[in-house]
Amino acid sequence: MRKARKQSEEMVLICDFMVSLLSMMIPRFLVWSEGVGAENIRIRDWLSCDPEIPTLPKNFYSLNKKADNGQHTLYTDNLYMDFESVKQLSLQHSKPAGLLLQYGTAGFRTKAEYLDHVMFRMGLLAVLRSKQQKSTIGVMVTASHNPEEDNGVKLVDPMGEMLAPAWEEYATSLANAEELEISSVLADIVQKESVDVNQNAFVAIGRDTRHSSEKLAHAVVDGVTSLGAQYQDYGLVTTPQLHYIVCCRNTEGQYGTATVEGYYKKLSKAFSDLIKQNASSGDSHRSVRVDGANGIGAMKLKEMEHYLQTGLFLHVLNDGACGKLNHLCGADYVKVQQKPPPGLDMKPMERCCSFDGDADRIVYFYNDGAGHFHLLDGDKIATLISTFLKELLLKVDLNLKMAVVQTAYANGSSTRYLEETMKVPVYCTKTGVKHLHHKAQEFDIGVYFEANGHGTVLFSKSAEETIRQLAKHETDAKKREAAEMFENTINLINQTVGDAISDMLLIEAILLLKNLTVQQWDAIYTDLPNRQLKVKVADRRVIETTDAERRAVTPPGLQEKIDDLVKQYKLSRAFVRPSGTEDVVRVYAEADTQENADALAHAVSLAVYQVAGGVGEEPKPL
Ligand SMILES: CC(=O)N[C@H]1[C@@H](OP(=O)(O)O)O[C@H](CO)[C@@H](O)[C@@H]1O
Ligand SMILES: [Mg+2]
Repeated sequence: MRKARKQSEEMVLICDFMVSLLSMMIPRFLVWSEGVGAENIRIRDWLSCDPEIPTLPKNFYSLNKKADNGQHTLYTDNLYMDFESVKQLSLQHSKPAGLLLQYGTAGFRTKAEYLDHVMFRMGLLAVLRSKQQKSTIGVMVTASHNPEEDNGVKLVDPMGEMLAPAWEEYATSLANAEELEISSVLADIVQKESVDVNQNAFVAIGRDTRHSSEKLAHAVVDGVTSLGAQYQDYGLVTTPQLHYIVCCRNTEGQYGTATVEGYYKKLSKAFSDLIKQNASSGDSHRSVRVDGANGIGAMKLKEMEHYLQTGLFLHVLNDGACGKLNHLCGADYVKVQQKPPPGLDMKPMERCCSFDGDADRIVYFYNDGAGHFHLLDGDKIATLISTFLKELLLKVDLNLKMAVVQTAYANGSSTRYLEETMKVPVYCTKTGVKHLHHKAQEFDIGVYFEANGHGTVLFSKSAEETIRQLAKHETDAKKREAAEMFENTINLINQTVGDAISDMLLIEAILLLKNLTVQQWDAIYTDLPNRQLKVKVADRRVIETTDAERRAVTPPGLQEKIDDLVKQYKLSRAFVRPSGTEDVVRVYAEADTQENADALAHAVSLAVYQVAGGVGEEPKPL
């Protein structure tokens, strides 16, 4: 015992000497000393096994005093982070043995019962991110379009964007760490990201309407408070509302007031100002039938109606009163099944739309009176919005660079129309809004939409400023009016993330201002018939892709099979990729007729099943 104590004294003295020496030599001492601090956790853990704490040099005294109390403390130069509460509370949020999860396309998603520890740990991570960014960070508890039994969590970065990729990796490490490793994973992040542990942190928390969400949000709160940080629980909010709130908090209100009411007021004012500029003979008393997916969007839209006193009548269905979240309803159901939710009584030519479970996606649809269902998805929305913006650009006579960003799921007709008829450059990125958002930031005006209806428009700071200046100071009345319209449009758009409510209001305003019926909007171009299918395989990671996910590089032989199949049909295209949110491989095919698109999708599914280790029943023809 005596020998061990002596060794520990010597070790700490050596550390102490090195700290003093290196602090003189290394300019970024704080960063380095956090590394030493991380190391100290291990020294302290070892020392704390010894009931008799030795007398130690001054700057380590308090460290060992803490160790005497059994506390987990990370020391930096004069600073420390207390991990004792983390240690205590993590025991109440323990990880199911053997569970491994990954921060995927849109955060963590799985069955709600497996997520308690992940929520606690994302609370911890949000605190570190907040300290590092010196900003409010958001944590949204939702599994979006997934079934009610699932849940998930995504972190929101300071400007309302998705979490930075490097931090996604930390999120995965933290979620998968064993309880005893949590402190060292945190210390590692502090060190790698130069987190100023003495910085205040603030976390904004929101949740969807799932039964499991409230309890899971409490776990996030435990994570946040165990690191001594502050938080505000915004309760039931749509995902885009939380993104908006985070952005408002970090821009000192410049983007808007950081409350749900602030969101309603901002959007309602922009919408009513925009439609007041209606010079066409279009009827301004309009109605839309909204399928709220039995989720948070329906609830929030009803709240918003009170602020939206504009002659837009919203008939909200699937409002959660009796139906189940995302079950036979919602944007994902309508897009993938290519049919309306059962029980939705569509009048001919009536505009209908569906939100998803956390209201960050929207698709429109209608019945043409001859019994045909027509879907207006994210591609049609992107086309409508970019047509409108291009016309505005001409009217204000500004030479701003506009582009549309899509994914491989975009219908081939939409890409062709945008590039060839509208002469707008189109870019393709990997699936997942963060990829589209990132690309769209490269332009003065970046319109991005996933085919499933998730998207928005981004304006560069300088483009926005130029338009706002024109709206104020332009002497030519016509130009100024167009600039005002542009400014109202910018105010109506939630630039932080795709937003079903904001997108719906923008679409309604554009249709009114352009005096377009839903059928005329639909007729801008004709979609190529397409089909999306899912295939179950033992391990979907065997499929690796390239070229914005349009080609499979593994397993060997799969892409060659797909190429051969595609050659057998006209106007055809097909690709496969592992889903980031479900344990499936997704198959997409389009061709000249629906029969051919279905046949191609089925043949490709079979190829996946055979080459990539399909499980369960072989895919059947449609
Ligand atoms: C084909 C498809 O619609 N994929 C969706 C889906 O991702 P997957 O990685 O395909 O599961 O969920 C994502 C999150 O909501 C969304 O961004 C994406 O577009
Ligand atoms: Mg969603």
